[in-house]
Amino acid sequence: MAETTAGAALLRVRDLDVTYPGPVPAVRGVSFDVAPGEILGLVGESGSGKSSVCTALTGLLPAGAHRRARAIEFEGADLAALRERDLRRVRGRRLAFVPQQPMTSLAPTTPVVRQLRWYLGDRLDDVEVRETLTGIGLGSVLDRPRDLPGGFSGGQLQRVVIAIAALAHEPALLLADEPTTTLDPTVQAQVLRLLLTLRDKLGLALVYVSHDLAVVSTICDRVGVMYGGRLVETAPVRELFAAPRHPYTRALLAAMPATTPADRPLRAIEGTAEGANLLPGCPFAPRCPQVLPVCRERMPEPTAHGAGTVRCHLASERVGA
Ligand SMILES: Nc1ncnc2c1ncn2[C@@H]1O[C@H](COP(=O)(O)OP(=O)(O)OP(=O)(O)O)[C@@H](O)[C@H]1O
Repeated sequence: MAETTAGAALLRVRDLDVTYPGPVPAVRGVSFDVAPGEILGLVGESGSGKSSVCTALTGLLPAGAHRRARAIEFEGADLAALRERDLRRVRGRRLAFVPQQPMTSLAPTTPVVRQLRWYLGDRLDDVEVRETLTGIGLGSVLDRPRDLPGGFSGGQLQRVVIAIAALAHEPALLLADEPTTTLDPTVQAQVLRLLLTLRDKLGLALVYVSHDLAVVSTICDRVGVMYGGRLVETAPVRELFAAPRHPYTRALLAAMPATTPADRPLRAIEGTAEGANLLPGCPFAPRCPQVLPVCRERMPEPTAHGAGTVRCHLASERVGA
């Protein structure tokens, strides 16, 4: 069913499941597309499965975890059957990954400039490194040739890690897992600007994982909303904000400060997502204000709405009516 973008997809994921040891599935039946140059935001509360989708696509799942999918097509090749090791080989080149914590991907006792040259040196000479980094607002890092990672701020390091991921090879897709979570809003804005610059200059596509709808609204073309391991809605960003279809998306938007008038208190979503991943029906059913008996029994198939899709029995009923 159509979790699709217009035109040929760069990445096409169908029915992705991820499990860790234990009875609770982390990701269930997730399908989506990413078009070349598109920025897809993946949002949802903590534990909804966003990071697991990324790690499953990059071959970075921990030992004991399993990925299964009907298809994971990337640039026309099916990665679904690849072993983790082979998936990691693809990741290094055409599919880049930026983790949440920048410090973990830089060697702490080697100057940042030397690490930049080491990663970028295969493709760019010194003049090109300076030109390229200056072009994306990072030229000043090169003026501190002896400084170790500990001498830079979290925001600077995060931008260095993003630059390495985007420039060391020639990725067509960058997966960024909450790259701004630990940063204050001003620095967060610099990182977001860098991602947009890279998209515009290199034509990169981006999967941007966040629990923050406000951030997603500023940079993404399309948004996928996850709850309880399921992708419950996808839509172009404007459509999602103007006419959210899934009751969980509506609750998420209602809880967002920017959409709540100053004189009205924020509406928290009642209940918790505890146990949602094990439910046979819609994972949001226990918290949904519009729940129907069928919602507790089976997960609806995706239904097309405008340029998006929603997995909600209410939406299926409206379409069927
Ligand atoms: N290494 C792991 N071992 C066991 N379970 C895990 C592991 N990583 C994630 N999980 C479980 O998988 C589910 C999905 O977690 P995941 O981190 O993918 O969600 P998320 O939406 O990215 O959350 P967050 O925003 O907190 O990063 C959760 O129930 C989580 O506890």
